[in-house]
Amino acid sequence: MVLDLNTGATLVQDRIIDLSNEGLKPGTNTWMSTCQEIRLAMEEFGCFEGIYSKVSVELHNQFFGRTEELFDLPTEIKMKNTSTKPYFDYFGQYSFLPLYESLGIDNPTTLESTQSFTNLMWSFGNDRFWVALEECGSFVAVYDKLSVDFRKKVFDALEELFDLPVETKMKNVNPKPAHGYMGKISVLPLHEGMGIEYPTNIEECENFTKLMWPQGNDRFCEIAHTYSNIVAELQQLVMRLLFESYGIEKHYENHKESTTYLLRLLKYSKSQTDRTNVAFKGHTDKSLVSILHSNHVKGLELRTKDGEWLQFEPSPTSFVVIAGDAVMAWSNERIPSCYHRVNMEGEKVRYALGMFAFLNGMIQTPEELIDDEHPLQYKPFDHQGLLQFYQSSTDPGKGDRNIMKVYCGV
Ligand SMILES: O=C(O)CCC(=O)C(=O)O
Ligand SMILES: [Fe+2]
Repeated sequence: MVLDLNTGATLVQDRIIDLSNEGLKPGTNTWMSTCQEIRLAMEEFGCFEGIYSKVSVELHNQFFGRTEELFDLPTEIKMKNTSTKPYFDYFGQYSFLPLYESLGIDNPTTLESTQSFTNLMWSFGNDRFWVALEECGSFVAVYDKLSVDFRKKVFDALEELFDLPVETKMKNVNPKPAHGYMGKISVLPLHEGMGIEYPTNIEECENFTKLMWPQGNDRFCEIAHTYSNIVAELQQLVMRLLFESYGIEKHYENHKESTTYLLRLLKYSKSQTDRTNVAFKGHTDKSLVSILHSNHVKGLELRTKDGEWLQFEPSPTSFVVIAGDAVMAWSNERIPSCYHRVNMEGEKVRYALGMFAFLNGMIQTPEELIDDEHPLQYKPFDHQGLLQFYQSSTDPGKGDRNIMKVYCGV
């Protein structure tokens, strides 16, 4: 059956050629007849549909799964796929072809090319990020899922929130340590913070919003919920890549299921003097990891393992991923928790958002991370128990000590 291609007909039986036939060996009849079929199809239609089972269903599914993830990467990362050759690079975001996007790997049969493409795209799957995390307990993730417009709405919403009367803000109570309103206490006069627990759930955002604006504020609720889900996705991506880099991806789904979040909305007032003011003193977070994002005002400083302070340069697409004490213990001290602080100088108000990830249930170091070089350092521990323990400790230097050793050290 041959159909006229000019009529626009699509499936033509004659153009399906089975190339996965076991008997397809030079010199055989099958070989000879397949030669004929290919020649006919090529001469007549210039194309054919080949059946080829060497790409297993599993490989097919894995590859398409990964491809989806690839195209979900931020545009600025995909744009790193450049080439001097036309059509070998990233092509997309054109107004005249709004539905189309493509990426190119030159020389894809060499492992070197596919590896360098992968490193370019998943730069935080790239070893240097894990080196940064293992060396300093933090890294900066470039993540462009907040549009310019949405990001402006986020920071406007923070301003609106903190402009509410103190009595209203104080309604944000939570029995868990550092989960509710904390305002301008004497030791931290520039700092104010509020918390939304489980902010990826719309109901929790609604409850918080109702508490702050009894007359309603749908816009705030929507912004807090959307922001939380975007950053939760980033946190999950980071953890998944971390699990893969340790070869323990089989534990990832369970881990993800037990992750919960606390969103803290933060304001740092301008300092009253010319001196640099400590707006949040040095500490490690008690979270698993924390993801910090701020407006354009500098202030966050991270301490390296050599004791040097690095000042974080805010940008609309930069998020600081900070390892907390819980991931330090979980990783059997492969990852140190990051000691950080906020210093304010100058005239500007700093707004920031901290997304803190916690785990439900007992946290236990995976067996795979225990060996002769890394004998087990911490007993299984309860995350909320850690917060309670930290809060009730009367040790004045507790912020500078490895509280984990005291709480659950082996
Ligand atoms: O404001 C920041 O960027 C950091 C806040 C912080 O370290 C915290 O809330 O634990
Ligand atoms: Fe912190």
